[in-house]
Amino acid sequence: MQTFYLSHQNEIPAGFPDMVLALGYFDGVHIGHQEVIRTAAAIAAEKNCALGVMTFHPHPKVVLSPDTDENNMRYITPLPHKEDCLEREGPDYLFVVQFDKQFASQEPQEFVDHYLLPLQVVHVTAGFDYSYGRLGRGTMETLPFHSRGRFGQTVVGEVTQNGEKISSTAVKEYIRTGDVAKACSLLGRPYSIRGVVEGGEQRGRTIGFPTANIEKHHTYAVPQPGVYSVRIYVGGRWLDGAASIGFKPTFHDEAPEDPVIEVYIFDFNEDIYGWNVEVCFYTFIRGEEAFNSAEELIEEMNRDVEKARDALAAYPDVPGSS
Ligand SMILES: Cc1cc2nc3c(=O)[nH]c(=O)nc-3n(C[C@H](O)[C@H](O)[C@H](O)COP(=O)(O)O)c2cc1C
Ligand SMILES: Nc1ncnc2c1ncn2[C@@H]1O[C@H](COP(=O)(O)OP(=O)(O)O)[C@@H](O)[C@H]1O
Repeated sequence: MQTFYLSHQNEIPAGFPDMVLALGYFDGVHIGHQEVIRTAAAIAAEKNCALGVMTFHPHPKVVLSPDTDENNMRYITPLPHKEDCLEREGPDYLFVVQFDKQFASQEPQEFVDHYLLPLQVVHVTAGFDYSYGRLGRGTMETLPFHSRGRFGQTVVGEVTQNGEKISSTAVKEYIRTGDVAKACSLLGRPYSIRGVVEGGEQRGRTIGFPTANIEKHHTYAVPQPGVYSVRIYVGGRWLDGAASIGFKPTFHDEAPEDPVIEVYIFDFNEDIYGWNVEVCFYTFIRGEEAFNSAEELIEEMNRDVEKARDALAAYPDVPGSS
């Protein structure tokens, strides 16, 4: 896959082969997004064309909503993670379009003329609710008008699971409420957070549960405080563990601004400070509690580990490599 970062300031590259293009924001690259890309892939194979995916960054909210900026925006897949998930769908080309004020204010016709036609697009696929151009005025209904017969289109209808619409909003809501198992079924893979292991309060080792703390500077949506069964990708392998997300009320009276994400890795004893890891969340085990003593916490942690081991046994497949 070749990736191109496009913006209004830069000339759109030329010289592409005929291309079928899947269009969308694709936060999470969930099952519905996968359907949009797979539909494009099938058409590309039929027409013997290249397969492209076009996505946008940052999220329009960052540009259009006064209360949101890139620091407090939360993604299911921040851009580098989204790029990797999209790559797994096997496109030849990925176009990441800079979503800024200028991009947001262009007329729908300009988007088609400036971003789609120069890329040799012969067909596009998008979800039924995809919109483009100023105030989202361009829709899949208006696209045939703006494309003026220069390319065809396939609209992918609502993808549902047990009657429920699969959407990035739904996935985010499941993450927010800690229902990571449900998020997993809509994503088609476990929800995961990547980051660097950083130092914590160095208490873990003293209570028999060292925990790898994931750096806090990220834009991932964080599951609600509690204990989760997880797999963590460390140094080329996936290892089972139990994660705690929260403020450690057993040891702190005041909650800091951001919760800590930490993972106790089973049957493991290595120094991994500074390592890049990915944590996949499988099931919610319990909410975070303030215990009366470290001993009570330790007893509960032992039960958590048993529960996490049992829960992970139901997921024998390790995730695709990080
Ligand atoms: C499986 C697990 C469950 C935990 N549950 C709680 C909890 O309910 N309440 C709490 O205050 N801390 C909880 N913690 C966090 C511990 O307090 C924390 O790991 C310990 O204080 C070590 O922190 P450190 O890594 O910063 O040294 C949990 C940690 C793990 C690994
Ligand atoms: N089983 C394990 N699970 C997680 N981290 C471990 C484990 N064994 C050793 N470590 C190492 O110990 C560190 C955590 O120890 P801990 O006492 O909790 O310190 P800190 O508070 O700095 O995280 C991890 O970052 C990792 O480098």
